[in-house]
Amino acid sequence: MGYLSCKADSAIAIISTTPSSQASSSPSTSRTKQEKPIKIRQFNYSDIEAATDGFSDQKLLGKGSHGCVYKAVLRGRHVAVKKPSKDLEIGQEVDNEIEILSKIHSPRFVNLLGFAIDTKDRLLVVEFMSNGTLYDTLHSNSRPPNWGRRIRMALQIAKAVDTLHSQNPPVIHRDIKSANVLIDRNFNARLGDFGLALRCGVDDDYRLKSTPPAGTIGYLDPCYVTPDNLSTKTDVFSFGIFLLEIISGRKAIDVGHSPSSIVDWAIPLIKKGKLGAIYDPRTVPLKDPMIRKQLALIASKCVRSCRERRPSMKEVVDWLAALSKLVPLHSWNGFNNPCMMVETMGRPAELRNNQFGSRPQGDGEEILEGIYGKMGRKSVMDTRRVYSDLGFRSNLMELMAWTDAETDGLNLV
Ligand SMILES: Nc1ncnc2c1ncn2[C@@H]1O[C@H](COP(=O)(O)OP(=O)(O)OP(=O)(O)O)[C@@H](O)[C@H]1O
Repeated sequence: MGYLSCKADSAIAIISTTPSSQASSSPSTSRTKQEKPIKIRQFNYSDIEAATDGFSDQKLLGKGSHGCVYKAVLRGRHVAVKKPSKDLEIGQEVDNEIEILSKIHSPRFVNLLGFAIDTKDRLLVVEFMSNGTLYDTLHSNSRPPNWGRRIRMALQIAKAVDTLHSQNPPVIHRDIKSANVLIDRNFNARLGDFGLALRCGVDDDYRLKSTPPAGTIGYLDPCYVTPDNLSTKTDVFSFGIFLLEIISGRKAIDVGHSPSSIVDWAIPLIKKGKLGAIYDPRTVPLKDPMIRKQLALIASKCVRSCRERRPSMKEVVDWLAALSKLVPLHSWNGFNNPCMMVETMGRPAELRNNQFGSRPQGDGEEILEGIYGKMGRKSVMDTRRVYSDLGFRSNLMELMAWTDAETDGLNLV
């Protein structure tokens, strides 16, 4: 079928449900003993069309900048179907997601189950996550998760990112954010949306060198300004923003607050020792002040302006694992979670057609104005991807310059 390139060393098994596709696409015979084959199924496009009632609004789970996501049942299994918009760049993201996820599988990812193609469209079939995104859970839920749950979710995503970074060569996700963290039926956080992910560390990799910086405003590492600035520490920065979001319940960029950037707001407070001010007031405070401090410190270290001094994701995993042992999990304290979906239904109406807009147009200056609300926009900027050259870098560098000095003197116990 010529859609997935299967290298001899990969362990992919493509199972076809269409008579036309060939079982010969499977290189599973060449896999080594340790590798488990990843079964990627090629679905019949018309079967998916039927299972989504012709991509009807009733089956719509949500919209992102890349297209729409629908709920379906395929072969008795609940799945999410990603239907990208017809845009060349988006089409490349879909191919990329297939390429990355057909080689790595993890219980910490929203895994790829299969795909479908017809003459004009291609669809991705991924695992269905019945409890929505962490973004919705944190920002649209009157009963957000307790501290035990939050730390565990942060740890699960840290492990997911570490799994990517531990590949050979490492994979960099480039779009870590709460909107790309989905919550499964057991309330485990899973990392999704690998459309921007890139393999790095291959010296002669033309693709890596020619791919412009991309990510989401508010989470984007200000050091990442040219293709060769990409490193695993780019993800560490975004993870730090994500952790501040989990701690505070505040959005990465929120033009309704001043300062609107979570880094600009939280780090000076951490610096002054005003930790109580950054913790989400909707949740009963963490009892142990040492744990409060450690958690804030991990986030601060991740967003250091000097990327060499940011921790590795492995270190972050170790620190969060130690903290999570000290904070009891209890049960989810948000059983009326509006993000929870009934298996047979789409998303609650108020969460459909939500805040996710299209990519911002314009140069870095315009985008920067958007970030700081100078244009008076009230739209949520933090979930939008940016592909432009990153003209706002220097401002962010200034904002964060002091973080290095501040976190140098602080040590995790
Ligand atoms: N596997 C899934 N299971 C259940 N719901 C999902 C799944 N994937 C996505 N969704 C829902 O669809 C919405 C849109 O997802 P999508 O990945 O297209 O965009 P996004 O990541 O939120 O934004 P962007 O594309 O701008 O990064 C999500 O907010 C989520 O509510």
